[in-house]
Amino acid sequence: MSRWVDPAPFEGVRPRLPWWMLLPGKLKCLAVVVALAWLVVVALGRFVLTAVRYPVTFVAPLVAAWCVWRHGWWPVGLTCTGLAGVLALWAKVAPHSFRRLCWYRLVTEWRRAVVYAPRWRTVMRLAELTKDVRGREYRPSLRHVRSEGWRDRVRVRMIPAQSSDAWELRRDGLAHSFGARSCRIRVLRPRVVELDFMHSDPLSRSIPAPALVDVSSGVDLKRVTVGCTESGSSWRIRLQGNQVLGVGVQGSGKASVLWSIVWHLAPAIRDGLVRLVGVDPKGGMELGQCPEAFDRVVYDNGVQAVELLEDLAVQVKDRADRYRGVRRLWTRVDDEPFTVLVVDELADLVAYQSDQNLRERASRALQTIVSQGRAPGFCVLALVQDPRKEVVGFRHLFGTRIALRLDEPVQVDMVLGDGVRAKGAAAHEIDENTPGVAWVKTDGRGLPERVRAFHVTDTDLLALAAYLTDGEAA
Ligand SMILES: Nc1ncnc2c1ncn2[C@@H]1O[C@H](COP(=O)(O)OP(=O)(O)OP(=O)(O)O)[C@@H](O)[C@H]1O
Repeated sequence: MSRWVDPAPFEGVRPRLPWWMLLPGKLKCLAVVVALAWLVVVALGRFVLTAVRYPVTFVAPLVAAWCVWRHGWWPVGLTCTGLAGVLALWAKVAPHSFRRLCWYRLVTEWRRAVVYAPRWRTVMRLAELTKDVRGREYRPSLRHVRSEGWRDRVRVRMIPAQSSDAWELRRDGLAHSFGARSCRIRVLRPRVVELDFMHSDPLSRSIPAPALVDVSSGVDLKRVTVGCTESGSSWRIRLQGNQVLGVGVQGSGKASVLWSIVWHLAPAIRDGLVRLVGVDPKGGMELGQCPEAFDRVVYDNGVQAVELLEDLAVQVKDRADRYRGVRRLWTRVDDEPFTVLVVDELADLVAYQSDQNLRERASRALQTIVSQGRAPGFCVLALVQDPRKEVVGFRHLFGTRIALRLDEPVQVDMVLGDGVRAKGAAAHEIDENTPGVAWVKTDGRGLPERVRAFHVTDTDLLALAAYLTDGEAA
């Protein structure tokens, strides 16, 4: 039996209707209503978001337009003029609070609207911080922006499976893209990072030493003020229960860190509560500028210096023996002074010393003081130019490490810890014209801080010497 064959089969493409065309009419009407309601909700959400992000530049014109519509031009014009007068007066009388509460708010809105929002998508794509998966683009979202004049803090929500390393690798590119001098990355919480875009350096001007405190009760050994931080607050170092290492090339301002500490301690030194002991292997070029501050000081790296260190190491052990079972930490009520050992060029003692025997003795004594001196009230303030392990093998024993201007990028991680350079702590990029500027890392605290020590001039040192001998602040 022969089968029937279609003589002219249909070869056209069957029209394919979208699925919703097949829905019943009532359901389509309902869908239109729901879609319209959704659009209204989205538009309202956008409106509220814009009002929150741009409270001044978005809400103020709206209110002004409404007032003009209701009451005419005159009242609005008068109110605006009055407001401008009040703001001008505020700026004159209290410029600091005006900048913080009013001006920076305007700058924030301006920079968000003009710099970050319009360029965000393009920069994210070109920097390869977005991901396309099955036709959908995942893009980091721009969150809170806050301008502080010298820097903009931009909060970002990363896309899933992204880490802060991806952002650290693109720091330079991001800075150039948003017209900033540099960029630093900070992880705030899971999936949220903050980018600091720096526009100027608030530490570019030197900071004069403050007036000498005249009472030793004003000296807190846990909070010794050494200078200012980038954000304008005081830079404080803990001396009690801590050891401090300062590293920087020649002329980076190591001496200013040293003298700023001595400056703050002056009343306590005068009253015998703090005792300074110094070793200056450079022949007294540095510590010899104010020998009045020191109880004992040696100006070379020979036998005398080593014996001084060994003597202190013995004192550390002796005090520790006496404190055992009595107290855990040195306190101010003890009749023994808190001792600060200042070593101006550590490498000359423990690395460049030609006599091997002296070198080993110095190294052993110093390590004893650094590792055991915290509880019995001994603090070492060591300054060095070269932070390599061969030079300072025990740098990890210092709780506070200060990186002044350094020569090479690898030295930054040596001083401050692995990975901090990638986050923006660029001590090797500190300007030659800003001695005293440094990055500081204290154990147990988060990221390093950028700071500048006070500029203690030769005249200040003369005043300091007079104060320590005569007992009166000039
Ligand atoms: N905090 C500071 N603010 C402004 N100028 C400073 C500051 N610290 C140092 N200077 C200036 O920088 C120059 C070098 O400073 P300093 O002698 O402290 O450097 P250093 O690192 O101790 O150098 P070296 O290793 O040769 O002893 C000096 O002329 C000093 O006046």
